[in-house]
Amino acid sequence: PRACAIKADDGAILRTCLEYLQKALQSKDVNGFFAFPVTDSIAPGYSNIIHTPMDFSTMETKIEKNDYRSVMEYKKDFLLMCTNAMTYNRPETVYYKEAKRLVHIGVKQLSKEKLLTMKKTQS
Ligand SMILES: COc1ccc(Br)cc1-c1nc(N)nc2[nH]cnc12
Repeated sequence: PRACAIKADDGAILRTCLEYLQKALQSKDVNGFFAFPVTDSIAPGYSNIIHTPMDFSTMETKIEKNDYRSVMEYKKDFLLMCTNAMTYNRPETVYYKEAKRLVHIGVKQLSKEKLLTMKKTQS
């Protein structure tokens, strides 16, 4: 029988959305503090305090490997990355402040209505 005519979505639509979001959010990390994993040499004792590290490069790999099943899953990793920085670092540090700023940008960018528009334009 003819191949079914329903829209085959091999995850390409979600991946396109996530790549767009990642670019938009990572461009705000001007110092690159969140571009790669925090090491114990950069931040002494980090791995004793932060048990679930996250950074943009790890998220990028997960996007390319189709590890994310939804935008909400991606948003969870993004917020984890920011809250890790706000857990390990004191409020007066640049890392804490940058993380806090990213949270506000991310929450706006990943808001329900924004995602709805993206969903409409993508499908
Ligand atoms: C990859 O991390 C860094 C890279 C370069 C430099 Br300078 C600092 C960090 C960094 N340092 C600390 N204390 N907390 C963080 N949270 C996210 N980034 C960091």
